[in-house]
Amino acid sequence: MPAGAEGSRCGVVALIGAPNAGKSTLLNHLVGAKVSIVTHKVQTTRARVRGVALDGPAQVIFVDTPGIFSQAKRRLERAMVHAAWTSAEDADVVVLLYDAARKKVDEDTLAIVEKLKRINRPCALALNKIDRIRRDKLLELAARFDAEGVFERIFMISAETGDGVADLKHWLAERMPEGPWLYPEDQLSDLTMRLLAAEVTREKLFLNLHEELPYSLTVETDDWQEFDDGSARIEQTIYVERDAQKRIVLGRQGQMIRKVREAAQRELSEEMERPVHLFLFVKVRERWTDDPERYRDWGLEFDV
Ligand SMILES: Nc1nc2c(ncn2[C@@H]2O[C@H](COP(=O)(O)OP(=O)(O)OP(=O)(O)O)[C@@H](O)[C@H]2O)c(=O)[nH]1
Repeated sequence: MPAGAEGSRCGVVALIGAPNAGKSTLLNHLVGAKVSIVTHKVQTTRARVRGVALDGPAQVIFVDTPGIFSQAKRRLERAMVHAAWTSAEDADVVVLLYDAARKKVDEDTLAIVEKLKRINRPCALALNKIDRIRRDKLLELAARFDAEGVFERIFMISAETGDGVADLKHWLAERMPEGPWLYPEDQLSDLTMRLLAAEVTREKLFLNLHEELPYSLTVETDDWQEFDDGSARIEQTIYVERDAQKRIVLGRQGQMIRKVREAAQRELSEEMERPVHLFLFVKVRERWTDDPERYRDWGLEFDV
């Protein structure tokens, strides 16, 4: 269906939920492409990544929000939480994604439910990870959330296997307001290529570094050149907060950075379907997490 055709629908869905609920995995499944990084660690999503899914006459724009968590102390964390709620208030429909495999409903989730009551947007609940929970427990959980009276529908899904995801997408598509499509048909994400490329490298750092270090670094794409032979040259800087962290990122005789670079370069070449030459630099910038300039590109507001 061409954009603007009669009967077309278009709207925004905010995906919210606690860190690690599976938002990025779900988004990737809905959109059918890897647009948001997925790792086993929490809080990996910082950017307000959008994915665009098509379902019949509808174009559904998904906003994958940073995880909402209550203990937001650092400035960056507060900005992330603020961004998540702003997305929710602006959306046509809000989907709260909940990790059904959790032992019990936590305080953070209850606080999110209370806030949803106040923002007054149409809401759905998606109980995720049903591949990991017994049916009777799942029904109990659904009844527990249903009693809150906030959710128009409760879906049971597995973002990992795709179970139930098409139903959710179809229901959302029907809830989108009538109007022309905002994005060209083949566009999956409005993340700039530079940001997306930085996210790929950050994901590899997450996968290769242990403990808390990945939270103390950020990646920026500084230079991007495309050549006539179809190849691309990308330069990125990894910012860390301390010298000791820089040594860990580099690894003994540069082994760690080499491994990260090779993995990121391979994935970028595959995703962009062209040879990519990736160059990585590591710089120390103390307190970068308190520097608004460092996360301007992520669509976050800093005066919070
Ligand atoms: N078994 C199972 N695992 C899942 C499912 N969905 C997501 N996961 C896993 O849960 C972890 C967290 O998933 P993400 O998609 O990164 O979660 P997120 O909500 O985007 O996390 P943040 O970016 O930290 O807010 C990953 O290890 C996923 O593979 C599911 O349906 N079943």
